[in-house]
Amino acid sequence: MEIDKAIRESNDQKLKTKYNKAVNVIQRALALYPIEEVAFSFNGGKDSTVLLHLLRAGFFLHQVDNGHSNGDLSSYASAFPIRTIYFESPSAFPEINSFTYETASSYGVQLDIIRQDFKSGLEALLKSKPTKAIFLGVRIGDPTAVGQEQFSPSSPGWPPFMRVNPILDWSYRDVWAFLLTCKVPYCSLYDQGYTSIGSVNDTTPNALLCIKDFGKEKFKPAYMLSDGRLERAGRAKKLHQKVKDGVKGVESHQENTPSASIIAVGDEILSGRVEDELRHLLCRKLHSIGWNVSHIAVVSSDVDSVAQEVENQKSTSDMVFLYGGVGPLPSDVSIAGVAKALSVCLASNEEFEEHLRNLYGEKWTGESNEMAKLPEGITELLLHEKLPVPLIKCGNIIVFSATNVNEFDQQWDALTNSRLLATTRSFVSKHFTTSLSDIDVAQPLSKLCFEFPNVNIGCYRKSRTEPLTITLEGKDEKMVEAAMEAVSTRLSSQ
Ligand SMILES: Cc1cc2nc3c(=O)[nH]c(=O)nc-3n(C[C@H](O)[C@H](O)[C@H](O)COP(=O)(O)O)c2cc1C
Ligand SMILES: Nc1ncnc2c1ncn2[C@@H]1O[C@H](COP(=O)(O)OP(=O)(O)OP(=O)(O)O)[C@@H](O)[C@H]1O
Ligand SMILES: [Mg+2]
Repeated sequence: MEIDKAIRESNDQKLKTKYNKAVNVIQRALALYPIEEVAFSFNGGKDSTVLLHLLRAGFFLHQVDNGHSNGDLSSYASAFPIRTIYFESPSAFPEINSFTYETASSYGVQLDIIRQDFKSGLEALLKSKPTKAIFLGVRIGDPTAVGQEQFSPSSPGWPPFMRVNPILDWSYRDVWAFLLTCKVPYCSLYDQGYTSIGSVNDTTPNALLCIKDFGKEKFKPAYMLSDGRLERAGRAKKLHQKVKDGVKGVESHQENTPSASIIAVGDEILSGRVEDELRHLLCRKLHSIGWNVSHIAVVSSDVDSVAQEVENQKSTSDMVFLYGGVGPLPSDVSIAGVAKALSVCLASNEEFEEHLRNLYGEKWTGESNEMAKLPEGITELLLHEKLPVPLIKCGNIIVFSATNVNEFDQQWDALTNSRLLATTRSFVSKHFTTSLSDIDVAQPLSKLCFEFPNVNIGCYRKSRTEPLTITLEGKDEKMVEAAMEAVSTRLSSQ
């Protein structure tokens, strides 16, 4: 069997160990469940491609173990014996669809195409064909892997079946080592810089693989991504889609304007002992790249306060920026708060530990240090040559460790270089001063707000005796100019 042979002949001990363990899980599943009641969930992605070949090898070895001679298996070479389901969606990449179909035909895979969402599709499947166990290419680090083991019953509220995850403990490196060692075909998108593939609405090539070739942007193949923890960096939801889907309930006055929430953590800020300079700076920086800050909060240094605020904001903003409460002190609870909000454990992160060791030298107290613990399975480290310690990103939460303006500037530069923040059209701002009273301007301005919904019209004055400044801001320059013209005409007639 060519897969088994390729692995046995390879010198990659780590891969061999992972392979043996995965095949063992497959053999256990095949011993536990009748093969007619087992299914494989295949979607043309790299992880499920690995699993397809592991299942081929696992089935072969299972047959050999059960006393079938190699001769009996000749027909198996052209027919894959496990029922295979593919949830086809209109938003799948065409390359994924064609790879899935081509692979099915090359390896004799009987594809059951399901054109429903996962839950309803599985409900229908279980009704039509008894299915006790489903093989999935889920790996630790996938958001959906949290809390799963190699054999995990489906979640409460889902139809009942056993999820079998033979490659749960495989790293990104293991996946590529396997595909390249076995020389099996994989979807062409992975050679174009895609490192993890969702739908056309939420997946772009991974910016960390981008290279400039004579000024033109190109992407290296997925197997060249050195830090596997960043494999999902190309899977931010595309902003315009998010606004259309209404996935996030963000009331932004601009279309295509990403929204940000800022959370500062610190009892010193709440007591007024320390001035929060970073908030002002962060607002300015976000505004300068066309983002809308929709919420700012200061919370006290306790895990539950941080967790509650992060939980509230992570689903209402495109990105949550958090600072304060990061470090080794008892009051440094921000990372634990983020983990709690995301329902994951804190676990030692070797790479982060290495950076801390370099930073603290002899003062570093070793592996048990709580500071090296980060939210498990969902943390991405954003490295930058100017940063002694990488920035931490967990889902749509970015944690700054800066304690002053200079450190913050550096961390911001690293973040913008990482290209994780969408830069959209910048705001066009105009202002207008008037000595009219607030009562005079109130009604005309309210009307103008309705007439120009895409222009944010605001007012402020430095003191009650100084003129009123009216601000107009938007992304459509012509619209802002028209609003400005309308303001000046309406107010001059007052
Ligand atoms: C065969 C199959 C079984 C699944 N079972 C569960 C489940 O038991 N519980 C659950 O929350 N999600 C389940 N899901 C949904 C996945 O966890 C996840 O949402 C889906 O694979 C999309 O992942 P992505 O966002 O990384 O593309 C299942 C999906 C598939 C294809
Ligand atoms: N549309 C789908 N149809 C069938 N199975 C799916 C589908 N989407 C996800 N799965 C199952 O969930 C597993 C995990 O999905 P995930 O997107 O993390 O991995 P992948 O698609 O194999 O690779 P990649 O991480 O590169 O996208 C897949 O390996 C597959 O078993
Ligand atoms: Mg995928």
